[in-house]
Amino acid sequence: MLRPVFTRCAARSASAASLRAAASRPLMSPVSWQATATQHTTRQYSIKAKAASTSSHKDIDTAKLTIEKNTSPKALLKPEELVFGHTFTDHMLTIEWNETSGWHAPQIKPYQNLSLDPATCVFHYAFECFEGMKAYKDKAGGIRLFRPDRNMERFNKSAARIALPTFAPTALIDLIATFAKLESRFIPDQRGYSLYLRPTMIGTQKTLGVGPPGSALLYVIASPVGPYYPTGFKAVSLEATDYAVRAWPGGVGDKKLGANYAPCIVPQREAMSRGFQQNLWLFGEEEFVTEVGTMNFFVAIKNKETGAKELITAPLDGTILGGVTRDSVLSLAKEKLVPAGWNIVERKYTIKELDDAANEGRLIEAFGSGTAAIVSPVRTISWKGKTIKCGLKDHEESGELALKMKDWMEARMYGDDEHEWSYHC
Ligand SMILES: Cc1ncc(COP(=O)(O)O)c(C=O)c1O
Repeated sequence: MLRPVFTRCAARSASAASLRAAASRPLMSPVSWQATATQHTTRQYSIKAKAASTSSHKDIDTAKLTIEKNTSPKALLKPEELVFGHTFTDHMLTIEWNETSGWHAPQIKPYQNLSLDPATCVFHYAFECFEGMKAYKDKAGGIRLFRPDRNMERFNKSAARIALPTFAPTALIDLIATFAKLESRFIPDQRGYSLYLRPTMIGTQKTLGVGPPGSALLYVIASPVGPYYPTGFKAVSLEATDYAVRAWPGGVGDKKLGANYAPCIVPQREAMSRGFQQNLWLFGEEEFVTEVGTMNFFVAIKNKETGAKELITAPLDGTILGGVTRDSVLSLAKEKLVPAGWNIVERKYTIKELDDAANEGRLIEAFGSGTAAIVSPVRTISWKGKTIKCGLKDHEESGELALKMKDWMEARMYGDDEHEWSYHC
């Protein structure tokens, strides 16, 4: 019993030591980011590899799950009263971890407050990462998760990057499936409704020294949600943000860390104050298009030289979050659009290219992709005082592609199109 624990601790402290060494290196100069980007990418990979090599010794043991039922179940809201992330189910899943004994027995217990010492490291140094995923009810009343393996993979990468423990993905998927099934009464039967699941991990060490947390808490809460667009798509207008960046090469923009989100609120609020629903993040002097608010971004254009239709999205170069929906859009596009003559392209592209395409009548449509909305059609992008029209006629709320993507995706989420992406709970 003890041996794996010692092995794990040794490997963990190696990883912690390399993080401490990295932290004491001088900051790179702002003008040299291109030259140093590769080094940073390499360093991220080595952090990942070390974290993964420790995970087999501290797996979560699903057989040790205990369930304490809530004796005061909540009254259900009417489906139309559900507001994203405002109400929660009866229970939560929690799993504690510490560096001497690894992952403790998982517990499902009544939804409740956490009690944490004010010195707890999550409050001071942002040791927090999370996931966003959904459980769907199929026609037979069965509960399904959508591509949970992808969320677990991303969760582990986020955790490893901030020196939090990793875990066996299949174990957490099993536990989340049990939890989602227990809460199934909260999911209305109608299409468009689902249970939003929020796996979260925080460092819980109660000391102010900056270092790898010796203890952590993984918990999962759930919020029933309705369709993002209850009365059908509503195309959004974006403002391109050119005075702030969300992420940079060698940074952590590709990890789902809470610390990535708070700094995005002011530019988001600025865009809203000028009448735009979301902001579009640009990067660098070239003004590469990266992502939208909390969604990845796709554009469909006609190639200037060949006239071929292309669905384009920014590549996973470390500066954007690798969305599960983004990956699903790309897979579906390869499966269903390539045979119809489309090219599917992951490449860097600039906002100027979009402006040119719009001016030349080549911009077909644009949409964001993410777990909350699945796809979100875009009407216009405001950039340097210009308005880039994204292919919709005034009376249209969505392009053809966004509509098709939503249908294809939902068919797999709700199990009408039985597919390996759908995980039966
Ligand atoms: C910054 C950011 N980009 C993209 C996405 C879309 O990711 P996913 O499709 O996994 O929901 C999200 C949503 O979580 C996000 O927060």
